[in-house]
Amino acid sequence: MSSLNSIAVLGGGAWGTALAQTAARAGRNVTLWEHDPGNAEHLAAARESRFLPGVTLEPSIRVTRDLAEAAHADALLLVVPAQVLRQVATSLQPLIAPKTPLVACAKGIEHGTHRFMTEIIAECAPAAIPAILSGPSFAADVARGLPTAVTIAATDAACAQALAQAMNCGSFRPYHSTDVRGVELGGATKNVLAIAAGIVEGKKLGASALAAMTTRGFAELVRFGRAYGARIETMHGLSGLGDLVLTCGTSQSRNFSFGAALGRGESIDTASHGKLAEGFFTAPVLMEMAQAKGVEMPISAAVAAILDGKLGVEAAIEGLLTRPLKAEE
Ligand SMILES: NC(=O)C1=CN([C@@H]2O[C@H](COP(=O)(O)OP(=O)(O)OC[C@H]3O[C@@H](n4cnc5c(N)ncnc54)[C@H](OP(=O)(O)O)[C@@H]3O)[C@@H](O)[C@H]2O)C=CC1
Ligand SMILES: O=C(CO)COP(=O)(O)O
Repeated sequence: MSSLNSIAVLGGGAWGTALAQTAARAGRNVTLWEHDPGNAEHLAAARESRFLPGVTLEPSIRVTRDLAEAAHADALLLVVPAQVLRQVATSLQPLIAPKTPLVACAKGIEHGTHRFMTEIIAECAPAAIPAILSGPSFAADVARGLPTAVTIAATDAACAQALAQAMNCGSFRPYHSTDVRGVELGGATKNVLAIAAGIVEGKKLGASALAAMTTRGFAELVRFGRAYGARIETMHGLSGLGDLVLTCGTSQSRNFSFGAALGRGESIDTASHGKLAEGFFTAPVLMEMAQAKGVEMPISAAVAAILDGKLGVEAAIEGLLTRPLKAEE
């Protein structure tokens, strides 16, 4: 694949803004598309996203509300919440040139359809090349140019390499992969486990409990990944273990802080504090998919049951601790 000189980022939220900064620093010609008129105006005038206060947009980034303008780029990053990715991919379909890489940057699985992010792209924009970018990367860190490594996967190895090259700036190091399923599945699953880790923190269960939860959570991620075709090395990599360790260890993660608020006794309705916690949306669909293939995921199941209002936090903890003893695997 020839070099990708221009990049369009669709979504002016925290992650979209950080990735636009990265692409601009990598020397790409960057367009940042934001759908909301007020937010787009603010981005263009103040050169700052309301989702990432204090970060000034690189001067070369062009802000637009015109999807057709953004669609001319050599590659497009879709940086909107997982449950609206279909809507954006569908709108793009008539506007892009054939074989344009469309890179999903959301971490989730679609409700109702059980579709992973690149499956949605393949369905809505069949002429595009679907790809996924995921890994341990807080938008605030990336936007400030702190060192970060992620994985970019596409079935076409040359495309994954070209995307990694295009997004590589001094501080942002993308690895490339052809294990699309492994990369997208790791990012989606770890958000549910980060909520569990947050609950452990909020309930003040201690550092030992947090380590046990993270490790047994990883065992669930691997079991789920095996059932859905992920490669083991991918699950041990940045988008699996790497992102799990990051988001299970700090309240900088919105999923973790959502869980911590639940652990402190806040209600499900207020615990996110208005921020996007993708694990909330992924938990029920993850459980449906685990059940469909007979995958045992007790921690994820407990999170899903808490979020569904079927189980209290104390009862969930009690349930996990009193499960029959078993061999470690
Ligand atoms: N923040 C982070 O550190 C990271 C986030 N991610 C993932 O990136 C994805 C986006 O997260 P993030 O940017 O943080 O979320 P934010 O809440 O910061 O931003 C979401 C963006 O999507 C826009 N949006 C919402 N609905 C639509 C729609 N229907 N059409 C078009 N745009 C829409 C929002 O606009 P508006 O509010 O105006 O509607 C906003 O610009 C998530 O899946 C997340 O898991 C991945 C890695 C790191
Ligand atoms: O995915 C992320 C970092 O890799 C961001 O995590 P949160 O969405 O939990 O903030």
